Amino acid sequence: MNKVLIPTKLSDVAANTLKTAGYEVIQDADTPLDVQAASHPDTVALIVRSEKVTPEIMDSLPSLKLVIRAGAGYDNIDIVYARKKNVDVMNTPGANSNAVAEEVMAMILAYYRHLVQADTTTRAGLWEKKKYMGSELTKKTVGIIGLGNIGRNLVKRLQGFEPTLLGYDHFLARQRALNIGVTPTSIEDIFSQCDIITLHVPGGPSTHHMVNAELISRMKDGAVLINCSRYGVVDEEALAAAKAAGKTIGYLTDVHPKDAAGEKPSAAVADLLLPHLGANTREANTKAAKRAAEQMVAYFSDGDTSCVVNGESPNGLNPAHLQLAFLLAALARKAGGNKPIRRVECTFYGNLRVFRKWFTAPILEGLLPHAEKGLMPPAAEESLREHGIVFKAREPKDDKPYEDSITLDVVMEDEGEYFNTSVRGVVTEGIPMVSRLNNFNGLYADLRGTTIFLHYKDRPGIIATIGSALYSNGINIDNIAAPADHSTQEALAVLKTNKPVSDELLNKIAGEIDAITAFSLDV
Ligand SMILES: NC(=O)c1ccc[n+]([C@@H]2O[C@H](COP(=O)([O-])OP(=O)(O)OC[C@H]3O[C@@H](n4cnc5c(N)ncnc54)[C@H](O)[C@@H]3O)[C@@H](O)[C@H]2O)c1
Ligand SMILES: O=C(O)[C@H](O)COP(=O)(O)O
Repeated sequence: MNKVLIPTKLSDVAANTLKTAGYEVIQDADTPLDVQAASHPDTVALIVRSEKVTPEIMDSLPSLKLVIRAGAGYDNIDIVYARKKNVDVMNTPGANSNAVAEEVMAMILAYYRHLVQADTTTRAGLWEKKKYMGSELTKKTVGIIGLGNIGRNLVKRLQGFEPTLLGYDHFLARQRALNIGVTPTSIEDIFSQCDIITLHVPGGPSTHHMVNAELISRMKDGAVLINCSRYGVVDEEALAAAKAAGKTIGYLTDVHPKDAAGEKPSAAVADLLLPHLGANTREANTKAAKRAAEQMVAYFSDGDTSCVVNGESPNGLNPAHLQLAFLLAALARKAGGNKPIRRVECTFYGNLRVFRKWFTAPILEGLLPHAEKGLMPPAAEESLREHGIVFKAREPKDDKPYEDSITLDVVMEDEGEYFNTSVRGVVTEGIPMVSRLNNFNGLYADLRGTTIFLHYKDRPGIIATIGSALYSNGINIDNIAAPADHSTQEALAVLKTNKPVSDELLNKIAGEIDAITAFSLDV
């Protein structure tokens, strides 16, 4: 029988669901996880909240297959080590987003109306009505950093207060943000313009001190910063220095280096300090518990890995094909002129067909260089959707018996007009090769490194002109292909160079040969 440890305070619904499904469950929120792990080395799965799941814990559980974080942020789990040990890690996306959104509302209103202090002084017999003159949330400008499950939930909760909503999220398409009533804005402008700024990004190295001295210096006097994301996202020393220098800004925080009793580093700088209460509602706890148990059953009974956050590609899929998908997408983006992408259709031929969902992440990364890296297939699909891109994997046609290869058609929009860029590629001798760009067949170009593309009216002497311009600038040509399209009398020169070619030089060459288009790709 599969043994599951739940070393945390979590609704009974998780244990009950799992027991009904035939699992042995040990739930103990009082004994430290390492002690429980030592007593139950045959554990196959863990459900945790903020408890740290370290390499040592994983090493002490040789049968461990799955760790589920009943919640959103999984920075308490060493996901890289878990992958090395072949342990899958999941979270329960969105299960506690309403709880956190409501907590933010409570924090804003409590701070604006001095509720915490007023309760204390009124109980003490004081009457400090004049002192507790408040502010109204209605019609304020609110900036939301991170428009994921919590950020978007918060948008809905705030809307009754008729706010101006500004948002910043690396991975959310402009139109999607506008559709939910948020104006996409740079993080700098959010800090300069907002009355309230609230953080809803994950913790970890990519967001460490994301709110730094420069951003803090932009805040208006009287503005308030809310941190319900993770300790470390705000440079609290910089915040303390700004406050000490006379800046009147509020700081409300729910997050700490450790979820434990004791002194809190934020105490001196925070105007409201909570003990990580964001997800602490009965409703969120029940929802996260139920999701965790259901995800676990689906994982062990049906192999459902859709919520895995540390996955890697399956056996039998050559990583060079993943790299090919990335390169084709990057090429299509550059060849199409970097315009807003509306639709992507791909065909995966030969044996690649069965692995088609694994290509979504490298295609996303090639199309959108700022997109989150290494996403699992469902998250990559969601990210494409969020960027307003329709993504479709077509069935290969029987009359095209290609070997393992990929075709990508990317539709971009420019001032209401739509343009298609079509690319195809294969892996030859382990190297990803682009075989076609639009009508130009037979390229077989290795695009790793720097490659320049010049499309021109075909006539003698062009390659010599390009070669001589590169030579004059000390650039060597490592490889060259120049297929012609006889139907249009046009040709495409594709030159791999030993170093990057500046835009200035490329434009000069394009001018000399009267090119139709010219671009470079550095990957
Ligand atoms: N205080 C609490 O009790 C509590 C509860 C739940 C979650 N959290 C924290 O909140 C975080 C967000 O939760 P969620 O459910 O909304 O997660 P989510 O994954 O749905 O959303 C996170 C969003 O942040 C964006 N993002 C990531 N890095 C970014 C960056 N560098 N710049 C701009 N945007 C970036 C992502 O694109 C995504 O839209 C969690 O990771 C967790 O750390 C805290
Ligand atoms: O990331 C999360 O889900 C929150 O930080 C909640 O943490 P908790 O489950 O320990 O309350």
